[in-house]
Amino acid sequence: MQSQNRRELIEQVVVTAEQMREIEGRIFEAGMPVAALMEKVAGLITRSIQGLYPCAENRRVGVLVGPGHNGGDGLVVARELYLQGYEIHIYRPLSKLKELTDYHARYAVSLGIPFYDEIEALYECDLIIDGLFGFGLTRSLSGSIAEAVELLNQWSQPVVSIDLPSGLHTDTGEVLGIAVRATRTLCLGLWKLGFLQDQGLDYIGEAQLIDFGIPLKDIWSILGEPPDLLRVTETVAKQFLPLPRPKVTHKYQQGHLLLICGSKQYSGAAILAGLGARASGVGMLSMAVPESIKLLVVSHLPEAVVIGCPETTAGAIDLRSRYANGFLPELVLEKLNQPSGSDSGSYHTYNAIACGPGLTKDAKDIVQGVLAAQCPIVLDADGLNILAELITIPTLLKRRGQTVLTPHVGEFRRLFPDSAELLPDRVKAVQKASQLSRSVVLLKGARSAIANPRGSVWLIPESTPALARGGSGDVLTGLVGGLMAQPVLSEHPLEAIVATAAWWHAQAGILAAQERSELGVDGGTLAEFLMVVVRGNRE
Ligand SMILES: NC(=O)C1=CN([C@@H]2O[C@H](COP(=O)(O)OP(=O)(O)OC[C@H]3O[C@@H](n4cnc5c(N)ncnc54)[C@H](O)[C@@H]3O)[C@@H](O)[C@H]2O)[C@@H](O)CC1
Ligand SMILES: [K+]
Repeated sequence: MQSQNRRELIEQVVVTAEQMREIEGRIFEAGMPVAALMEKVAGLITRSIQGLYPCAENRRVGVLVGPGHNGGDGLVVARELYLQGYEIHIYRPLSKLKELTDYHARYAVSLGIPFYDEIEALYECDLIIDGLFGFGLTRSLSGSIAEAVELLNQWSQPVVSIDLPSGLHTDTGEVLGIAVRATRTLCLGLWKLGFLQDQGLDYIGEAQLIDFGIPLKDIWSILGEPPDLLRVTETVAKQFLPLPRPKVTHKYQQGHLLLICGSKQYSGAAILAGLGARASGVGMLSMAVPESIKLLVVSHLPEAVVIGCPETTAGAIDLRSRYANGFLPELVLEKLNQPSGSDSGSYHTYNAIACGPGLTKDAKDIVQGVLAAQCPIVLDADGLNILAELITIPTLLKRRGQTVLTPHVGEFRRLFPDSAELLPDRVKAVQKASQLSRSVVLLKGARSAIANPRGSVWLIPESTPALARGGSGDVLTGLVGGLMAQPVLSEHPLEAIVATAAWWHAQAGILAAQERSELGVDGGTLAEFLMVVVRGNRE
């Protein structure tokens, strides 16, 4: 961690409101005057706003001022913009202000800046700055303030929120009654957890961190080192990409993944999972699919060893048939029960198994076989649905190998009905599920969260709605499995590998959407863009 520069480190930190208050408390206790810090922070906000919204095109600016220090920030920004030539109008719904905020209000009045009790007075403004509430919001917006925010949300000018959109819960991103729908939010000092929760995203708009120089020692003393929450930036993810390869190596040293997937009904899922695994660079890919789709899969993935399995009449992998007894266990399951790495570098063992995409719920026996394996496994899609039927937690507690689950929220509810009660706080929910099941759980969403059983959560800060599409998850399963199988990564914690796959997948989606629009990111395209991300990241 120490070798990284400050900006990189700061971008990885995530805090709750309580932690932010404690960090702030240390700074003030050490002697930093509150007013000086507010002046410094608001100066940075002002500069950022001037760059984004120059006076020539945005002369008239409305500032919403609340009673606390978020309002104080708003007033300092208002004063500075006024002195730079902007025309300022202030909406101040509450007259009782914190002391420092009150000083700034009085000075603004003395400059001749107009104050209003009604937000309608700001209707003609070219830009609105929201300094109503920050991380001090403790209860829902109500009464005339809620009405004002409702009106504001119908207007069309850009809105910049200071620290958080007013009305959003700092930790969960929940809308407390109503919240300002910001075009852009300037998050102050450290990323608040609410920025990494799905439910607040529509209100945050474009998010930017304003680093105002919180000393690292104050951060680590409150959060611990390493902290429980980690924002997965490019710098973090790049540490775990299996690049560069050693000059002398052979395919089994680059890992052997067994991917169990597909059915006659969902043959495409098998292909997409295979393409995700291919992109991971795994040395050997074996795929177990129903016999009837074997040739189709081979035609898309000629490098894979494709094992055609006996199947039900509906075309799901079936280990109960007479044909299966001699054939499949020998080819597939026998290898599963050897400890991973027991015969390192040989073709006898799989380093990891990925299981689930397109299986249908009929493929119960093979999922049970996978659960009995000793090597690390990742379960997705029907693998998860079958696991839920087997009763998730007791089933997983019996496992000897490491387990990764990659549910979306619907699958999560089926797998972990108790933890799901914590939703929509996705971070708390995934933390609990991981601890109870002693598995790494990747809860997919607009901001995917990856938890390990010790309580750490890795958060993917950027993604794209282009990935909300059938097939993206299959690509991710293959990618996760392909990375897990690579021995070079085995010294890293499993959650780091899973988070790297999730980051890589999201970045590929972002790049693909930039090039092809949000409508153009089908699973095959996504798999191709995985390579573009890595190519871009090579030194
Ligand atoms: N943490 C830091 O280091 C810094 C924080 N600063 C600013 O300070 C803010 C936090 O300031 P505060 O702790 O004063 O909190 P806020 O300004 O977020 O608001 C708290 C005030 O609002 C009232 N309040 C809470 N919920 C309400 C509701 N629903 N309806 C009406 N009133 C309500 C509270 O009674 C309190 O007076 C940050 O968001 C940031 O903008 C910056 O000034 C400087 C640096
Ligand atoms: K705000």
